[in-house]
Amino acid sequence: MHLLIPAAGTGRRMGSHRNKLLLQVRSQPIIAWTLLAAQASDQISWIGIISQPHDWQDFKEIIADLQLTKPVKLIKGGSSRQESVYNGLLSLPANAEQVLIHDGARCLATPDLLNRCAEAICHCLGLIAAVPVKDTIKVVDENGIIQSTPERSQLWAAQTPQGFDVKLLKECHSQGVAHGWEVTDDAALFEKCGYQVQIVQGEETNLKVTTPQDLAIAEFILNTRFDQK
Ligand SMILES: Nc1ccn([C@@H]2O[C@H](COP(=O)(O)OP(=O)(O)OP(=O)(O)O)[C@@H](O)[C@H]2O)c(=O)n1
Ligand SMILES: C[C@](O)(CO)[C@H](O)COP(=O)(O)O
Repeated sequence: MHLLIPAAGTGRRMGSHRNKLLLQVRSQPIIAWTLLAAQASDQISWIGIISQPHDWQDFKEIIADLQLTKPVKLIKGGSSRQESVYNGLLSLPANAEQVLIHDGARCLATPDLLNRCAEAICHCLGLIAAVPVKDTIKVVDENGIIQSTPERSQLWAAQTPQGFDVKLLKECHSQGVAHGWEVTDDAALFEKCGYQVQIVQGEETNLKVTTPQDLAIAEFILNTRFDQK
């Protein structure tokens, strides 16, 4: 299975002056934890890291330190996650028929989750890891007034990995460019094009490290995970 890792962000919400994936959690860069999970997944055979050229030297050093045994390609990122993923799709090896897309910022995903998504994409055209929402969600207008309360039992929080048929997802990204669609995950493009997306049970600990508070939570989860071993 081919894996694309969007890792070309700027970490605005983290307040970092550099790519937040270079920040350390439990003495390793965030991106290193994501790569270690990909290395440990017996389903992942190829890794594409979508990143900005100014980070390539740092990423090359991290990759060398991890001594990964799987092929790793650095792919130029874009100005949005959506554009970065499209660049990644266009840079896949010609033999890639399915792909998993997994945020570099989701460094706590386990090899088991990667494996389950890789196995599930062989039986559908599109999927996402997701977990049921625990909070009651409100739709709120620009004045801060609640407009509606969706039925919680139908609400899931999308995570990554997200998996897709490569040919179809390329078409959906092309449609997205043509129509000016701006989406925050790739499943939304699939949905807009009328394709079904299957839910795969995600992990409560599959946090997207976005804010400084998330760094502390990620450190706690990793310490709990590894100190127990
Ligand atoms: N132009 C971009 C923007 C984001 N990402 C990646 O998409 C994932 C999810 O994005 P997010 O958590 O929002 O990262 P940032 O965009 O860096 O964060 P912020 O929005 O706070 O700037 C991250 O692994 C990030 O590196 C990317 O590859 N290319
Ligand atoms: C793809 C994603 O992780 C699913 O929850 C999320 O949409 C990424 O959002 P971001 O603003 O690019 O971090």
